[in-house]
Amino acid sequence: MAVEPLSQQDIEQRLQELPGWTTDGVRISRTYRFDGHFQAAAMVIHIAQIQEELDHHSDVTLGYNTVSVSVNTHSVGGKVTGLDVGLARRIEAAAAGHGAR
Ligand SMILES: C[C@H](O)[C@H](O)[C@H]1CNC2=NC(N)=NC(=O)C2=N1
Repeated sequence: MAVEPLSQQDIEQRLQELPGWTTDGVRISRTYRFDGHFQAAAMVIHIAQIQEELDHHSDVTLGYNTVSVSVNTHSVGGKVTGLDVGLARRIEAAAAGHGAR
């Protein structure tokens, strides 16, 4: 089935189940905070592993004790699709195990 952009209403509805994730209408984003730099870096590696598995890739920024994730779907011209929400769900599930807050 073709990947279709989600409406703003659809995005907001799906983000209700992803606390901390926000949208500007063309991407979904979240910043996680960790106990230190190494914990944050380990999370980046875990995100990379998930992204390769899903073949869907976010922009990830590593700070001192933060990891910021932002994603949309390039193949539909940079809009939010179910692929982005699916990736966010997987990242959320992984983040808990890294002590993210
Ligand atoms: C060929 C490969 O499947 C595509 O380039 C994938 C890779 N990762 C991707 N990631 C994102 N965010 N959007 C895409 O459209 C996309 N396409």
